[in-house]
Amino acid sequence: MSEYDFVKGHGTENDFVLVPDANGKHELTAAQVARLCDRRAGIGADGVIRVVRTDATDDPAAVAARGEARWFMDYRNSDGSLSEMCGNGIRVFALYLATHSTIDPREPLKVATRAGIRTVTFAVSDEIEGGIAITVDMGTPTFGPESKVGVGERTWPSVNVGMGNPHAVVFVDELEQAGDLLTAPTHDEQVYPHGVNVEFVSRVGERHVAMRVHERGSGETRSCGTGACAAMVATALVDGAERGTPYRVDVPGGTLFIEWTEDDRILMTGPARIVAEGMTTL
Ligand SMILES: N[C@@H](CCC[C@H](N)C(=O)O)C(=O)O
Repeated sequence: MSEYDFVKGHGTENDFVLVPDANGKHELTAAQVARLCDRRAGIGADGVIRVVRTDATDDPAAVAARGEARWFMDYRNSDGSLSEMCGNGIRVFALYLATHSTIDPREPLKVATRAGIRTVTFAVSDEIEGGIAITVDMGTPTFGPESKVGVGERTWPSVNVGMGNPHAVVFVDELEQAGDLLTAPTHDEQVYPHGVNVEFVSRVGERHVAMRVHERGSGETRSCGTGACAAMVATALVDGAERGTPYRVDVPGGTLFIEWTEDDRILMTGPARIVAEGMTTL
């Protein structure tokens, strides 16, 4: 296999291998993604993101976005499966472009994803680890039927929130109640025919929750951006919060700040870091 470049980064410790592929020369197989994500035999990551121009790939989401978005986030979970969207990954993707391409970080960046186009903005901030606040317009949440998820003998009712990808949000008194999350929580296949990301959410204070997540295709991770947005939406509904009320979501890998706007959009703000760059033949 020939050598190609990679970049390693994370957003609140949800970590990714980025494969820069502006010209669409590196279509990745599921097996190759799994090798890259392997934490012992590979580079190690929760997912792989191919950074490709929308006019250099025939993925239907990229094709549909041509003319509006120059770049496509081709996201794969660590088991090689595709996902529509990745909230932490898109911040790392945007940081990579801001530091390695000619995009102007003073301008909003439109990124094509399988969930549609998402807009990313950058700001200097003391409140965000690393000093750069990256805000993503995550679009409008969608809702589905409530159902149960289970871990071992326990089951809980869950709130069904779509953030471009599927989420089941469970409220618990203590995050430990979710157990070791070594295997995927059970879910209703009728409600989530393509699998689901499961968030366990507990209250920390007013407009402040903590969350653990089991990600579809990746297992328990230290953060999930779309999951934090789903958790915020479910909590804001329970609270009867007014639109525009800012929430803080703590995850094992850091903190995300999330707001549900008057015009029904979710804005997520958090950090991104690039930690390594190199070549691989994996
Ligand atoms: N970690 C991501 C979500 C990645 C995709 C997810 N596992 C799925 O299959 O939908 C995030 O930060 O949103």
